[in-house]
Amino acid sequence: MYFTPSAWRGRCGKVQLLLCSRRIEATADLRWRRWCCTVCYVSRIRYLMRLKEDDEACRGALQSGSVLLYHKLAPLLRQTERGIYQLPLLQATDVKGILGKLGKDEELLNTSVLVGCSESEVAQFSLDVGSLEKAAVEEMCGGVFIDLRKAFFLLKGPDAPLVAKGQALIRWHQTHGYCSATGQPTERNQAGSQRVCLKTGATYYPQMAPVVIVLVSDGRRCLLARQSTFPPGMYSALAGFCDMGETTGEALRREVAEEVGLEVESLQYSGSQHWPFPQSSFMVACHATVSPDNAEINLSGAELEDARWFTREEIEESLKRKVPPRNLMGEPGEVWVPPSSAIANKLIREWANQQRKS
Ligand SMILES: NC(=O)c1ccc[n+]([C@@H]2O[C@H](COP(=O)([O-])OP(=O)(O)OC[C@H]3O[C@@H](n4cnc5c(N)ncnc54)[C@H](O)[C@@H]3O)[C@@H](O)[C@H]2O)c1
Ligand SMILES: [Mg+2]
Repeated sequence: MYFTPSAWRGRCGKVQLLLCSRRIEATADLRWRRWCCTVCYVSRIRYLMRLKEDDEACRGALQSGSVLLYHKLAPLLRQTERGIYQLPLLQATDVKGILGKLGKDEELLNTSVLVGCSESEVAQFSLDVGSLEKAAVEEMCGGVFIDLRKAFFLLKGPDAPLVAKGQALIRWHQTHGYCSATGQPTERNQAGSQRVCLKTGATYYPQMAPVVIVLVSDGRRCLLARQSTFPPGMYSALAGFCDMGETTGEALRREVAEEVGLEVESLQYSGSQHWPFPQSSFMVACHATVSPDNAEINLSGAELEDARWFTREEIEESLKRKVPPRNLMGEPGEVWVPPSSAIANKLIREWANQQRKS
């Protein structure tokens, strides 16, 4: 969307005034609209950059910003009358009110971390209120704190990555209070985008582990596998953590060889995703092909419980199954694949679409 009312209340100053005056006549002009969108995007990014660099500006932004709440890393969700889960963005003043009512110091608000900003450049923060009584906060906010493993899949659209990012940043701060070289305390900046060792000045940044995820095809079928820890019946694309010094292609070739004993011939990049489980990973997703003449699966034994080739028809059936199916005895039922918020789902859909076309 290019011209939401909120976008015109932003901080683009003169540029936005100019855009505003030409808004109506420009609506038919796609190139103009694209340009406007780019200007607003750049303005938002520059604003966020400033908040990361300038503690004073960030503290100011927090006072008029919106806040996502977590309780011991579980995000607060609210359910609409139609049963849809949403992420309530509270105003900083609301959070201060809650802290006041529960007899807590407003200073807790300053432990929020910056996670983004709205189209109208209202800064968005995440705050863990794990020191407050959970039920009391839930009642005051009209929501429920739900474990991220569940919440992530209940949320739709940009809410899911936003809630994952907020949790990942909070978790990183909770576990990086000390310098790993000196053992001395580290101090965060106001945005929460870095921590500095108080003894040496060494700077630490939030970390993610790079992971490759790959959908292997032999041209006619695709390969899905499952670990014993997956829910019954769920199969996914092969995935693995990158080793130090590896390229994406090298990591992907190694993982496929390690896990199913196949040699990848070609690969194609598909997309990427931040994945919060079990901790922050940066997933790089690719399609890969193996020769149909060398497609015999040889499991390494340690990690995977099963790996199988699936036809397009089987994949399309599995994509239709929304809920993990079980038979009457409660045993694992038919095969199903990860939901749309997982990049594995995108890979599988892309493959099925490609097969349908060819
Ligand atoms: N988003 C998706 O669609 C999707 C789908 C499948 C898997 N995943 C994620 O991919 C990740 C990697 O998959 P995997 O478990 O098959 O990896 P893997 O095949 O590399 O095996 C995991 C093992 O790798 C080792 N390891 C090496 N570096 C590690 C690190 N930085 N953190 C943790 N363990 C490390 C550990 O011994 C661990 O037991 C998992 O976190 C999983 O949640 C995401
Ligand atoms: Mg693996």
